[in-house]
Amino acid sequence: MDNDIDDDSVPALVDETTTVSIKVPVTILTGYLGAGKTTLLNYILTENHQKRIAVILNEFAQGSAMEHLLLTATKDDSNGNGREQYQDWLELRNGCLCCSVKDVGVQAIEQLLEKRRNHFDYILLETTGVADPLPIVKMFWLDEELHSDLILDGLITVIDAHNGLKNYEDDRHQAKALWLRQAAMADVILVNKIDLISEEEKIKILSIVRSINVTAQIYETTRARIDLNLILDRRAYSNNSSTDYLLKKIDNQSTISVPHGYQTLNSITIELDGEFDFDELDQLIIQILWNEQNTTQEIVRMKGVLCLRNETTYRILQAVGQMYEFICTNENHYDNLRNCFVVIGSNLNQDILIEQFRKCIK
Ligand SMILES: Nc1nc2c(ncn2[C@@H]2O[C@H](COP(=O)(O)OP(=O)(O)OP(=O)(O)O)[C@@H](O)[C@H]2O)c(=O)[nH]1
Ligand SMILES: [Zn+2]
Repeated sequence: MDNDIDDDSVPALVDETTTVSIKVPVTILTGYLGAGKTTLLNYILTENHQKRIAVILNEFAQGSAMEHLLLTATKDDSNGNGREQYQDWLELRNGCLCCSVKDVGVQAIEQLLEKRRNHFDYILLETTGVADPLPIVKMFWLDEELHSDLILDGLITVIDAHNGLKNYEDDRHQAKALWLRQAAMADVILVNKIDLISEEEKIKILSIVRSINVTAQIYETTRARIDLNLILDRRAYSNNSSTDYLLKKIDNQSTISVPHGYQTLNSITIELDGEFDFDELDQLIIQILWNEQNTTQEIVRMKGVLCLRNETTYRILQAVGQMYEFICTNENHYDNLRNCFVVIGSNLNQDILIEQFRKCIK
């Protein structure tokens, strides 16, 4: 449904001058109970797509308090035909991935990478249906300095169009708040099970999803069948995400009116001309992400393309929860000093945010 983003070729992660440190992109897969995550994973593990993908399931082992990360990866056997699956258990101390000790999931996967070096090119990590994606995204959105072999590539959310619409009307339902949050954080959204809904319901669920997340790519699916090139290699959190992709996405999304009856979680777009003073903007970002003024506003995701005083190239702002970074790009703005931000969260006050950003423009 959504216009494909003609991603210009994203620069290779490693060019010939740097030492070999090919990072393995990690794609996090989330979605409420029954949305179709496992269906997608089975499709990935059976479809002959020539990609070597390690699928990691956040499964509770039978009966034991321990939660394991089950690695099921497909690899071609020695003579390259057929597909053999192997499973590898990763011991995780008790507690589920999103609630466990900070970044133990990352270390566990890095150890696995060591053992299984060069067996796969992608890692797909499925979260449980009741996981809040925020802590997991933060865990994998590692600072470059950590020299991790992993790089967070994107968050894919599967939505059950049939049940999602049903529980959307039911404010008491815990599912609603969760699937909306999982949608708000997503870089790609699969609106799945469209075979179970009418044309009218499809239009409704798509507008709800678009109102919550103005930049995600949205695809309608049945049985979660999707061209894997649309969910892998998103580079949604790195400085390779091209600014014009963000500008284009932000540009063609007027500020979406929040659907009636759901006044909290939504996304707004802020466009301002001028150049920011870096220190003042940095202070403001901390202030609003950490909610230092104790408003009811909660920001879960922010992306931006901005111009800084004394710089000729765009900066990208990426924020997830309270973590953020300003990423340099090599894209010259040629004095077209247009800044665009997309802010996703609950109880957002667009006028106040615009005012606060405007004060940092010099
Ligand atoms: N009609 C229809 N059924 C679907 C579709 N996608 C998945 N299902 C069914 O929905 C049920 C749940 O799908 P799963 O893939 O197990 O969902 P899940 O997100 O992994 O669920 P949890 O493991 O509980 O989080 C299964 O019976 C699937 O066969 C679809 O597009 N259309
Ligand atoms: Zn958890």
